[in-house]
Amino acid sequence: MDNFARLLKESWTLVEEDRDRLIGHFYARLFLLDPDLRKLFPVQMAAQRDRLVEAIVTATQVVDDPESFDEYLRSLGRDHRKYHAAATHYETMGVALLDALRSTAGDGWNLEYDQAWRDAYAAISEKMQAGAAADDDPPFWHGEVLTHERHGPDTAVLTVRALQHPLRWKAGQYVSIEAPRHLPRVWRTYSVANAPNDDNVLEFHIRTPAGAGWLSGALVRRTRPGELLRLAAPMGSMTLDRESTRDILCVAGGVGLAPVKALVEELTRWNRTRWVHVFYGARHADDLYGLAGLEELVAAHPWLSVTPACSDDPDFDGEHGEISDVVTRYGPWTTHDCYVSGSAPMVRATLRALAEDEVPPPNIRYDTFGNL
Ligand SMILES: NC(=O)C1=CN([C@@H]2O[C@H](COP(=O)(O)OP(=O)(O)OC[C@H]3O[C@@H](n4cnc5c(N)ncnc54)[C@H](O)[C@@H]3O)[C@@H](O)[C@H]2O)C=CC1
Repeated sequence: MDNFARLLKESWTLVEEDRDRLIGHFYARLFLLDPDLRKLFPVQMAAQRDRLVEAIVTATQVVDDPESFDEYLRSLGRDHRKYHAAATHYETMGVALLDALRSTAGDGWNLEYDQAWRDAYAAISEKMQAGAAADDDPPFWHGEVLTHERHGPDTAVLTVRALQHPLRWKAGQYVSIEAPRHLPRVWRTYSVANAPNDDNVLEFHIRTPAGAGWLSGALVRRTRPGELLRLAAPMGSMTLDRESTRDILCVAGGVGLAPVKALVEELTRWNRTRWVHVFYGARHADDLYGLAGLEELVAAHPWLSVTPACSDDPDFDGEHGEISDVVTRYGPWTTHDCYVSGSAPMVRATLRALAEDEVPPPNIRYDTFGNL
């Protein structure tokens, strides 16, 4: 690790345990420096607070990897056009961030750390602004909900038509969504569950246990066909490598099926030679809402196979156990391109299993929206 990355990671440990104070200080300073910025954030700041910390943790994690850092930040800049973020906003945020870091870290902070964060922030905001400036798309799309299907109390599958302008995404990517009618200015990321198409129609799989996830709750329980949502620029690197000739392993936990379904749909358009195996895990058989759709694809494509598994359902007629353990039982996966999608603990466990199989890291793709 070079010195710059070391300084960022080392200094982050001084504030990591004190995130609430860091975030509180950041927003207090930000709105004092520019009271107009308050209008860009949701009325209920509780829904917003940890977004900043997630973004910072992600940026410090990828700083060692210039290529993904670059693309991640450019797409984040495109995505931030939905907030109408201007150059002066980036500057003000930088001042507030440095101030919050200094005061939260206290005596452990030093000039070297200060300079490393200034440089990192300058690089981050320059790349984000370059990404935004190079984007010809609208800052966000209005999208009309076409269909809304409930699967049990906590899960919904929605289709949304992006209006006014083509929305180009790659299979495996995600977009952020706002439901202005229910929660203005609260945006959350969701993977697109279908392959790109000329109809501008995007499918989303959303799950929220009762009481959790404000926007997901509104999208599952209150959204109806005909309602207007907003969608922002596609992001994410969990996309297919068309040059590769390796067979493909996909591991999906719960609604983590969404990007995997998009990847498989995309493969149906051109794949003839690569074997594709999907492991699809849920807690109970009733939660396997996407299994029937996958089985239809299996029937039509000889290169595709699917193994469903349940972790908490002794009566399930199939594989039992955490999906990462099931994947291990069928391995090794050393020569495959691997795609992993699900909750952060599920992704972590699956990455460990693949590391034990000595799958080369460049052959593994996953997006956890900064939550690993
Ligand atoms: N691109 C992505 O990575 C996407 C991720 N997601 C995330 O996927 C998650 C899905 O949640 P739910 O539908 O509630 O599914 P869930 O959390 O009920 O997942 C059940 C499946 O995950 C596995 N799992 C859970 N914890 C595990 C652990 N510690 N180790 C190994 N396996 C584990 C179980 O074995 C089971 O197969 C959400 O957190 C959502 O944010 C959703 C869409 C896309």
